[in-house]
Amino acid sequence: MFSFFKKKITGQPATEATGNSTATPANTSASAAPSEVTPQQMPAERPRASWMARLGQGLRRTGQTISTVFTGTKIDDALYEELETALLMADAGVQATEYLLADLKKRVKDTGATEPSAVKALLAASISQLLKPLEKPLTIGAHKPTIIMVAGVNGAGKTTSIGKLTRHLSDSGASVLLAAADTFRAAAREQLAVWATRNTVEIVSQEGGDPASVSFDAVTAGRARGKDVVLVDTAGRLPTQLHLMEELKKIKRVVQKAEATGPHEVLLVIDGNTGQNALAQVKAFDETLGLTGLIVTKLDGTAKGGVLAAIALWGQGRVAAGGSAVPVYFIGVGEAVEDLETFNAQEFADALLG
Ligand SMILES: Nc1nc2c(ncn2[C@@H]2O[C@H](COP(=O)(O)OP(=O)(O)OP(=O)(O)O)[C@@H](O)[C@H]2O)c(=O)[nH]1
Repeated sequence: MFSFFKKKITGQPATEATGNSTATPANTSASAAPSEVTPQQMPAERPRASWMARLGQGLRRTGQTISTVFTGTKIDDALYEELETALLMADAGVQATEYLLADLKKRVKDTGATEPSAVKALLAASISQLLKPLEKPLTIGAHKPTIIMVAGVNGAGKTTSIGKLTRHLSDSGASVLLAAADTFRAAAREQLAVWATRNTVEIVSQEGGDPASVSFDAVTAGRARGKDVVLVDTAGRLPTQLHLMEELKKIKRVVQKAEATGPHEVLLVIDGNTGQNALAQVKAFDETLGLTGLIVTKLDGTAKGGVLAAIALWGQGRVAAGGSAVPVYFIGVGEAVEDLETFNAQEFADALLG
């Protein structure tokens, strides 16, 4: 069993191969990839500092308004009011904003801080602690294949994230099979096929068929071919499109028919730019599918990074109700294949506050 935490994508181009339709092997080297990963097999890591810079740059728009709150000389009501406004503007939402303010005031009292700059550091600690439960590695290997179903609204970055994740997994020595369960949009299938070609992995794809049956075929093929991971890309949909949400449930049910223990991960891809709307998506998709993890994309250049605080607080409620936390397995910080990073609460909090 191995997990994908603090392991990077190299961004090196893979050998070109053809992404075929209907489960034709695109490349045998992918099938021959080892199922266990040793440290020696890990790709050379891009320095984490460069990721941090990227994330910091991206979140600067969120952080600017928060950071200016601490440029004064006094810790007073005005400071807390400004901070409240800044957190709301960053789309932390009312509840998470209230939670953070109360926690911060307690920290200020406990530490006896007297300088606004010290309050900023305490806020970073508070945000980091709130976000900590979102930090968890994506682990594969307990099941072969590990079946990962990926959902989200249109344009959230599902296919791109699957492409990046495929590279991430392949570079770590795992063999991957892609399932193009968006059978309606030719462009979506083509886009996934391009990622399959780039990453030299096999793809199961079918024009105009039933998304659930494509998923079934992919899981069956993945097992027959001894793949480590089957990644199922589903079509984008809004939570209000109830028939399409039902279709997602059907895909999940049919995957379970093909493999009783699956899907092992149900991931939601959310666009970090959509702020509070992303939280609404998390709730709706969780209700429909039972999410096991999130990928938050487009954190390069968003003013709404605060939504992660809202998601973390929602997760606290889920745990309190007897469920498990829904971690952020990865964050997207750009369009390129290497722009996928594991989530780290402390780094995120630091980047957020600049
Ligand atoms: N800046 C930035 N762009 C991203 C990121 N992730 C995805 N994108 C871009 O977002 C756009 C939509 O990405 P897709 O992967 O096609 O989204 P999708 O969810 O598969 O879309 P549908 O198939 O329409 O549902 C593309 O232009 C991507 O390049 C990211 O982390 N940062």
